[in-house]
Amino acid sequence: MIEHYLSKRMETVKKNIILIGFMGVGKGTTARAYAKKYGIYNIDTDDLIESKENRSIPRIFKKKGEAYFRRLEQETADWIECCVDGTLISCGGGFYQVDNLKKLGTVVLLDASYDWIYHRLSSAKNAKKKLAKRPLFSEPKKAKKLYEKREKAYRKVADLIVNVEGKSMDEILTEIHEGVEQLQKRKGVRS
Ligand SMILES: Nc1ncnc2c1ncn2[C@@H]1O[C@H](COP(=O)(O)OP(=O)(O)O)[C@@H](O)[C@H]1O
Ligand SMILES: O=C(O)C1=C[C@@H](OP(=O)(O)O)[C@@H](O)[C@H](O)C1
Repeated sequence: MIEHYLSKRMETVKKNIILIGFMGVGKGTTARAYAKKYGIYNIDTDDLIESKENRSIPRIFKKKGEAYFRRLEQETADWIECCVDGTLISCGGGFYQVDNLKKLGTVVLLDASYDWIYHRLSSAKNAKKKLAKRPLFSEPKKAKKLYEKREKAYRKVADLIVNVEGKSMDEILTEIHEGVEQLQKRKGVRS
């Protein structure tokens, strides 16, 4: 009986890595580098939503509103829960609010201060474009408020927290890889 329960439980633990964190902290960039280095597939929840809707994120916000976008995030989470495993998934900054996040895989928070994120984004060569594709970053003061509102919630849902400030991409990737491996062993995820 116990054995049966355990084996059922092990089957439902997913091998996905779910990268969460504030807008611009580097989730997409890190996911692509991780996938290349460790030879796995990666997908991005914003990309999935954009292709399903055949519209960019700013257009979705403008035409349909934020609440509609959040429903699309939940639909995406439901699809991941049903049908995706063994994948690195980078998420939009608000995706952590879906109601089944913890069922999707090991949740890794990329962490950095608001000022550091804002400074990197706004001093990039194509800063205007980078900020324009994030509707909730259009007003830095509001974005900072949003960061402060979410800061604790991100930490609460994370299985692993990786601070990215001042670290090389290689250091970040190693921290994620080693941390996730340890957690997955503990959770009984089969490799
Ligand atoms: N490790 C890194 N080193 C240098 N620049 C980075 C790194 N991670 C992200 N960036 C830069 O920061 C910007 C935002 O990163 P991105 O991956 O799009 O963030 P997110 O997916 O979290 O919104 C990118 O345009 C990229 O140029
Ligand atoms: O934080 C948020 O609520 C959002 C973050 C964005 O993704 P990135 O974190 O990739 O910028 C995107 O999903 C949308 O603009 C909303």
